[in-house]
Amino acid sequence: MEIDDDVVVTRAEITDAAEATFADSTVIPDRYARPDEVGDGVVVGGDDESHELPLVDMARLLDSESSEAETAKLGSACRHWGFFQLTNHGVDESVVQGMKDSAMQFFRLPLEKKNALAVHAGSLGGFGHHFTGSSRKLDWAESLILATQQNGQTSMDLWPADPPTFGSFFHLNIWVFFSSVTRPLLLCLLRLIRPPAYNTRDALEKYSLEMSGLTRRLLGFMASDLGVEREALDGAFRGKTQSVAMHHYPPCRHPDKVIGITPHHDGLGLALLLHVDDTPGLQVKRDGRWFPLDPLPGALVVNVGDILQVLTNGKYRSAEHRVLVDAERGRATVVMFQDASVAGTVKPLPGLGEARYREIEYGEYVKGNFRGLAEGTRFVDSLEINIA
Ligand SMILES: O=C(O)CCC(=O)C(=O)O
Ligand SMILES: [Fe+2]
Repeated sequence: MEIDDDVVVTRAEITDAAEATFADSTVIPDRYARPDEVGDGVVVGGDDESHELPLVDMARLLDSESSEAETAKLGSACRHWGFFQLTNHGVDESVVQGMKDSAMQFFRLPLEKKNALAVHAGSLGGFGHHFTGSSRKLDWAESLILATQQNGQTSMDLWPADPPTFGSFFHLNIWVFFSSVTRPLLLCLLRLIRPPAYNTRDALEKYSLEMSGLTRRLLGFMASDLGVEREALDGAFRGKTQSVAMHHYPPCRHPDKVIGITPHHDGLGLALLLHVDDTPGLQVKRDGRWFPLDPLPGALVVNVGDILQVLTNGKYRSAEHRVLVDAERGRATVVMFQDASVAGTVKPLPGLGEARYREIEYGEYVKGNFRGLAEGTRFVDSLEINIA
């Protein structure tokens, strides 16, 4: 994911000092301290059920009896929230588990191993953390961002292929004490106690393909809701880049002073988020207030990105969101971003009324979007056409 030199990418390498700060959070260094930002805006909560983010059930979307009603629910979630939790998504359970295991295994690696994939200047991809443009405050998180599909092909070359669960046994060289007969028996026993580790590259490849399939199914129902040609919406996403962001938010003794991820809008088409554990932290902004998302076991979180907002001529909204951290529990997530464009441009699809966004060449959109993120502005707003 290399980008042009004139684009400001606000990601930094995770240093030994950063790791020590995450490990002992009694004192929060200045670079992470942003209590005013944490306290900025009302957080909705309590027993009022109306604060809960919408749920959409894929099984009901697929069932001809309930499909129409559920498609309307999906449409309403995308129009009013830009976020929903997707239940009964149908993604193979073992593939989801493999992805979760791989993410955890990656974050447990020693820093020097993770830093073999460290971000470097001018690149968005790699292992590191974000900092905000003007204040240069760092997020309380470590993240690995890499492309998983490019030009319609999976693109896993950069991924670690071998985090072996049994590595420690081999390193201890205890195997020499067992004969060639007892060795396989012992291995079988170990596998019963602890199943074999997933090969990260393999797990991610399977997960990436499942997410592409799920995106296509969701787009079909979105097209019905919008009343646009299925092929037009699908074609905007087909064969485009898919990238993954794996995030780990360490616990912090002062959760009111640090931010896991700065408030932002996702710049791409669609994002599908998997909670690796059940720690909450994600908050979505609606009507000026923050709504905490309560992760539903087994569900995926889906959100509309800025490009989908433009494609739908503003009918679907891309919502601002942020992550706050927990005092006791760490949190990990895996987010798949699906990119989209129409013949090398970003513009509204036909059939959705008078265009409310001006058309822009895709490369220019990407640059503008990064500039906006670095400056704390929203690039997509600058594309809006004022309709009298
Ligand atoms: O980890 C999360 O809950 C949110 C991550 C996110 O917003 C992003 O990667 O853009
Ligand atoms: Fe995001």
